[in-house]
Amino acid sequence: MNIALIGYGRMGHAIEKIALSRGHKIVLTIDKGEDDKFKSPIWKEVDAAIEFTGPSSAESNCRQILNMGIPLVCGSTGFMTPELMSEFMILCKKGATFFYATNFSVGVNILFALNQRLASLMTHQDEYKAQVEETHHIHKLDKPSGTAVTLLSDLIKFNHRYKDWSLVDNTDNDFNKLSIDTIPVKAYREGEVFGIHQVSYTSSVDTISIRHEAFSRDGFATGAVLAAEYTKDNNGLLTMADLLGI
Ligand SMILES: NC(=O)C1=CN([C@@H]2O[C@H](COP(=O)(O)OP(=O)(O)OC[C@H]3O[C@@H](n4cnc5c(N)ncnc54)[C@H](OP(=O)(O)O)[C@@H]3O)[C@@H](O)[C@H]2O)C=CC1
Ligand SMILES: O=C(O)C1=N[C@H](C(=O)O)C[C@H](O)C1
Repeated sequence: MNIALIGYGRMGHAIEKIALSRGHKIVLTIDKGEDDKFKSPIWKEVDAAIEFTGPSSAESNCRQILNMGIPLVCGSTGFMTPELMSEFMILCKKGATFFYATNFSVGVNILFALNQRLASLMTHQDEYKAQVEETHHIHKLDKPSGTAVTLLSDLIKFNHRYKDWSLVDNTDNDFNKLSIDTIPVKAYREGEVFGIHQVSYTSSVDTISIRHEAFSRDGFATGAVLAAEYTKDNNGLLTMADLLGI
């Protein structure tokens, strides 16, 4: 496939490495300040665009690419809202292809499935209090991570005791000031950590946790390239659950 990379930072470079190793061509890269490249004639040859820029640039990049009719894989976090997703869904109903995931790694998508099941099992176990924690590198702009937001949203969807979440101080362990229906979430920023996510339920007698730790960016990058390949035969609004069949 001929792939355009929007955002040529840590993830852009990791995706380039995996895409080349799978026989694809990177025919265009657009980084900050290179908006003129959106007018390049090379777009006629692009099979899919992969967008990993960040919270302040993703919305306009996505809108621009979707309106160009190019299948789009987007992994940027910290910008998606229900209203924007509805807008992109309408574009998809008119023929656009938008593959979005807050985390493209297979492991985290298995964690998402486990989180949904655990949340549902915990609905009637009032003695267990939920907590979400994530750790990332110090360069990360959004807090909590997109993956943590997905874990929290799913937890609220599948566990009827919770209605909201709140970012708390990392040193704070007294959650009594939070409303009983609010999940505390802690976001740690340390060194060059690729990404650790944990959901825990704690009672006075024990703790149950599910946890994922990325050892590199290769898992995210491989998932993004698999997603681009998936857009060859699949259209509309797509997710990793579609690709993995889970
Ligand atoms: N869904 C997933 O699986 C994953 C998602 N992510 C998300 O991907 C995003 C990028 O992460 P990461 O690669 O680490 O970040 P980086 O900062 O390393 O890379 C982002 C790149 O995009 C560039 N950029 C900024 N604004 C624009 C713009 N308007 N148009 C084009 N390029 C632009 C940046 O340039 P400059 O540096 O000059 O600002 C930088 O080169 C984040 O939102 C992150 O949370 C990350 C990993 C996995
Ligand atoms: O910024 C990152 O690095 C990551 N961002 C994503 C997120 O916000 O969840 C995915 C992964 O954890 C790495």
